[in-house]
Amino acid sequence: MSETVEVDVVVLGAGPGGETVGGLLGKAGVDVVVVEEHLVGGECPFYGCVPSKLMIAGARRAAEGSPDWAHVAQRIRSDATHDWTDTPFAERLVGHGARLVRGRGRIVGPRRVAVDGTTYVARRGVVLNTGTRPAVPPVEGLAGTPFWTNRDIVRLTELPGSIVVLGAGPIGVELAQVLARFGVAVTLVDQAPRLLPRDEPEASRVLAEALAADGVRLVLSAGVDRVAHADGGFVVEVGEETLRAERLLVAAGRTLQLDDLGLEAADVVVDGGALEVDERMRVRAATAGDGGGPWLWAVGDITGKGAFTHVSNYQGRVAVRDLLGQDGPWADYRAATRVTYTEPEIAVVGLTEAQARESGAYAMEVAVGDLGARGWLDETDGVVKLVADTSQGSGVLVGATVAGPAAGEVIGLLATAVHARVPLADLRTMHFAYPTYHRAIETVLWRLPH
Ligand SMILES: Cc1cc2nc3c(=O)[nH]c(=O)nc-3n(C[C@H](O)[C@H](O)[C@H](O)COP(=O)(O)OP(=O)(O)OC[C@H]3O[C@@H](n4cnc5c(N)ncnc54)[C@H](O)[C@@H]3O)c2cc1C
Ligand SMILES: NC(=O)c1ccc[n+]([C@@H]2O[C@H](COP(=O)([O-])OP(=O)(O)OC[C@H]3O[C@@H](n4cnc5c(N)ncnc54)[C@H](O)[C@@H]3O)[C@@H](O)[C@H]2O)c1
Repeated sequence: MSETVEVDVVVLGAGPGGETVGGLLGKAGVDVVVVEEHLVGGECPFYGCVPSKLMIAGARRAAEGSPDWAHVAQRIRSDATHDWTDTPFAERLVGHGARLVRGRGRIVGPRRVAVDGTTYVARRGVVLNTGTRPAVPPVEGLAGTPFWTNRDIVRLTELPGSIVVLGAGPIGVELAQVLARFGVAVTLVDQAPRLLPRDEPEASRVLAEALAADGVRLVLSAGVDRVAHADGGFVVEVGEETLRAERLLVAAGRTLQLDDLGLEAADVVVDGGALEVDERMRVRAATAGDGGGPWLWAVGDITGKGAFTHVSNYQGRVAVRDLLGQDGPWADYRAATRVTYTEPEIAVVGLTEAQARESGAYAMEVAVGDLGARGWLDETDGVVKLVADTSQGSGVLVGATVAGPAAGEVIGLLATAVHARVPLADLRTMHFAYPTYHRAIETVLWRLPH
């Protein structure tokens, strides 16, 4: 017989956002249960950001002539993932006052989550943070082969001689560069005509040159038609070409883990895409019908607002404010940032030129420049691109991209400008130390109409 337990809040999935919600609510004295079926912390610390950035740090040393994959593998296993166990994460969560329930959760009605034989009834509400898993594209032959995803590559103790990387999004480009720098023969394939197709084309060009210099072979504008595995190797057919490699890494996007969650039991209609949420992270499609008000929140990758750890954490804090009855501030993505940690880094805040044009809402101006004196000194190629809305006053930035060394740090200045709507006239009259990378922004600011 199933047991029923009343609590204030149930958090379903403990990725970065779920952990944030559980921890903050626990500290606030709320009776919160966090349900996790695998590892507290989710994809980022165990299979995503942290191991991939450890590989990138190792690849930097490899580029300087001291490749040591064993050291990278050991840091991932011992220091970062504790052999893929989550004790420190779980202890921190419980230390904050949350209750951790291990197992797979399912929604069995509004405010109701079942885990094994127990149904938790959440007086205030349920917060979903179920995240994603690697997508497997519908390519003929692929499903039956022993292809790798990010979840396999982070566990490697020995590298293959050759690999085809399918997908040139952030995962594909970061890992392609890492593997090439450790001496693996890498072919990077994407159906899109350029790397990082969501980002500015100027950034894609700089990155393509850098990857080519690292020895990565690029096969773009080419969907994979067929995959086969025989005699210890992969055969990947891409248009007219037949690629052969020891291994295949699939980095072709993510599948949202909204299937088999029981949302239909609570009349929440999901159309295969992300869960639509309002600025308080309430799921728009969820109506309890019991007069008890909103009952379902969602944070993280499943909301489609940017599949990044910092977005998931940010949304977690927003949802907590709403659950605690506070009056905001609510979610605002105008100045959301993202960084792809290749060398050069590709950093973006706000809108790209294409997104600003699509929105049609701006008197838009765009300016582009290189890395200026510092780029010349370091013999480094790169780009700064600014997207401005000039409909009022001297105008404000609504987006920017920086490709170059430390671009992830340089973008901080531009993120402040977008976030705080700093007038272009004020930005132009700042001091920019010579010869820094961020000084390149000054030249591009003067290229905007003034
Ligand atoms: C290789 C790689 C590199 C990345 N690098 C970066 C980076 O540098 N910077 C960055 O910001 N982002 C990066 N990301 C993205 C980042 O990992 C995610 O955006 C981040 O983990 C946030 O995800 P989330 O909060 O939606 O949940 P996730 O991290 O996906 O976690 C969801 C959790 O829910 C659990 N769960 C799911 N369903 C159930 C259920 N029914 N019952 C119980 N538990 C359930 C899962 O077990 C999991 O632990 C990277 C991702 C990958 C794959
Ligand atoms: N540094 C970071 O912050 C970082 C790093 C890695 C991942 N992430 C997050 O994880 C998300 C997922 O990353 P991703 O790189 O897997 O996904 P993605 O969706 O960004 O890129 C997938 C790529 O695969 C290509 N593709 C898909 N099917 C294909 C096919 N059949 N043939 C050829 N190409 C195909 C697509 O054109 C696309 O360019 C990212 O969008 C990002 O939000 C962030």
